[in-house]
Amino acid sequence: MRVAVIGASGRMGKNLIMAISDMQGVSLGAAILKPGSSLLGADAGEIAGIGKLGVPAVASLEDCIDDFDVLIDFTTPALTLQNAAFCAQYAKAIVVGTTGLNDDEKVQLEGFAKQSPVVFAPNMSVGVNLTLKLLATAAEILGDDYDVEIVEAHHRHKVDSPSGTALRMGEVVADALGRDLKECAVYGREGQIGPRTQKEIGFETIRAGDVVGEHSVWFATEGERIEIVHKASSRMTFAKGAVRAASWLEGKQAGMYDMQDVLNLK
Ligand SMILES: NC(=O)C1=CN([C@@H]2O[C@H](COP(=O)(O)OP(=O)(O)OC[C@H]3O[C@@H](n4cnc5c(N)ncnc54)[C@H](OP(=O)(O)O)[C@@H]3O)[C@@H](O)[C@H]2O)C=CC1
Ligand SMILES: O=C(O)C1=N[C@H](C(=O)O)C[C@H](O)C1
Repeated sequence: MRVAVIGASGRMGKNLIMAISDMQGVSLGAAILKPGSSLLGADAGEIAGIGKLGVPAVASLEDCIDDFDVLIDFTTPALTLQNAAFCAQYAKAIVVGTTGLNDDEKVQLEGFAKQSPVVFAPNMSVGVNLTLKLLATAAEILGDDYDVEIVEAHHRHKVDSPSGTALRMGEVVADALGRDLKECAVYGREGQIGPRTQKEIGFETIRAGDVVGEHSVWFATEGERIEIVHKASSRMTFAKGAVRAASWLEGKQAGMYDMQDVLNLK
């Protein structure tokens, strides 16, 4: 399976190149950078700091259309949609890790998935996808007597909030409790807010330093609190999951998939 990485010089892009070079059954077919990047033409392996791989970085998907079977995209919502459109048009699979897509952008992505296979997940780590299962079970057992709060922390460079992982965690808990997250979510609190309502799900965001990605879900009631916590210590955990998803897509029919499909957790 030949894999292309777009945003190849990014925090995730470099880890993806490393993960591809470490994994059996996949090879780096192409590395794509922003047009005008000073790194255009540089060897992708050297961009990632792992030595030459013989894959020069190019400025567009068109420049490498015959060099890959699946694209891995950890970039921005607008670019991701352009890339998904390209993959739909040219029968390429795509793994989307990008977060911060709004509802309309997610609908557009689902439209492209009608033409080519897409894995879309806000967190590609095995640990978070296991945590999602734990959260559903905890919510089903604990029910409405436990107040739910979700705290997430990331590095100072992250541009979207709350994290896609936190939102997914909120969706899983809300679904398990028979709630609509759009109705019960509370994003940040300040001023004379009054007592919390029983069914609200609160989100708190921390942006500081070099935190890779930490999520804590509180289930709190009179007398006790259960916290389910996931802490990532390296972006390699996300990269390995993404490359596993890329390999999993080989031979798949068009459609929208997530990491629960890739990890057989459904
Ligand atoms: N699903 C998951 O498991 C994870 C998801 N993410 C998500 O992935 C996304 C990226 O995160 P991160 O890697 O930290 O961000 P970075 O900003 O480090 O990487 C994004 C990359 O995209 C590049 N880029 C932007 N525009 C273009 C373009 N037009 N053509 C080619 N490349 C372009 C940027 O280039 P330049 O630097 O030149 O601007 C940059 O290298 C975020 O949405 C984040 O939330 C992150 C980790 C895990
Ligand atoms: O931006 C990041 O770094 C991360 N973003 C993802 C998210 O928004 O959930 C996944 C991970 O937590 C790292």
